[in-house]
Amino acid sequence: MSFQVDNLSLSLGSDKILHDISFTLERGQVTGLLGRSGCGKSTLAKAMVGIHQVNQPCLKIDGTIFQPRFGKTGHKIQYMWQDPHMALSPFLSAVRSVEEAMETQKGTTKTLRYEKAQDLLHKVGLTPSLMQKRPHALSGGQCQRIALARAIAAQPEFLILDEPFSALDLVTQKNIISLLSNLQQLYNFGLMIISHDLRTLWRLADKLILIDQGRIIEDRPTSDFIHTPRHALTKTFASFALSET
Ligand SMILES: Nc1ncnc2c1ncn2[C@@H]1O[C@H](COP(=O)(O)OP(=O)(O)OP(=O)(O)O)[C@@H](O)[C@H]1O
Repeated sequence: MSFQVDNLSLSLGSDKILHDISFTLERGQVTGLLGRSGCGKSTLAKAMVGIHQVNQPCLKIDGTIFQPRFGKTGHKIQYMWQDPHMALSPFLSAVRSVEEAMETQKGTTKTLRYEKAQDLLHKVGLTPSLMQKRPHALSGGQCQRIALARAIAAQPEFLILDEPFSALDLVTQKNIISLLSNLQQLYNFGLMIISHDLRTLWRLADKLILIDQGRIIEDRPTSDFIHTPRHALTKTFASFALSET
């Protein structure tokens, strides 16, 4: 199964933010989307999930055009917000938040959903006492991990994570990267991870896409992207990542 973005352009107010963006996400693959701050990464993700409306028919699943409606297409495409508090209801405990994402799934019972929610929260490193807390009583990194568990609980076909590691310390970051890799292999969803830090992406991603000023300037397998970069900006990203390892 593939998710194609075909010549997507988008203006917000009077500013054109995205210009003729085309690429494909494949189920079972990890794609890293990177670029400098303000280049349009989050805007692109929000257009892909229907938070920003696109007028042209430029989104396709397996070649069939679809108009995403945020929430309604949630079972197929999950988006994890850059600000984790945006992903979570302030009224629900961590475990209820994850449970809620499974409510429309057939063949589950309340007990099963509760057990699965606890298991997913345990996998993202949340202790039992934190599972009962609501977002206001949790840190940004803890909310980020709950949002990740919630997104995975919805059994998406494609999962888009916007800066999922930004509020995590290095040890938790490393744990979550290996957890994501395991979960992605287990559930076989297509994963797109947005970041401006190539070091967090290159071990996880099968391919990398670089955006600059709302345009794709490189879209290549990770190894080619790092070792034989074509564009000057790709070279800068690659050399910085290589020098830091
Ligand atoms: N709702 C909006 N209305 C108008 N302009 C917007 C809106 N949201 C974002 N922009 C502008 O669109 C451009 C791209 O923003 P976006 O958030 O997509 O960048 P980004 O690459 O995700 O940046 P960062 O890495 O800093 O999160 C920026 O110039 C931003 O000011």
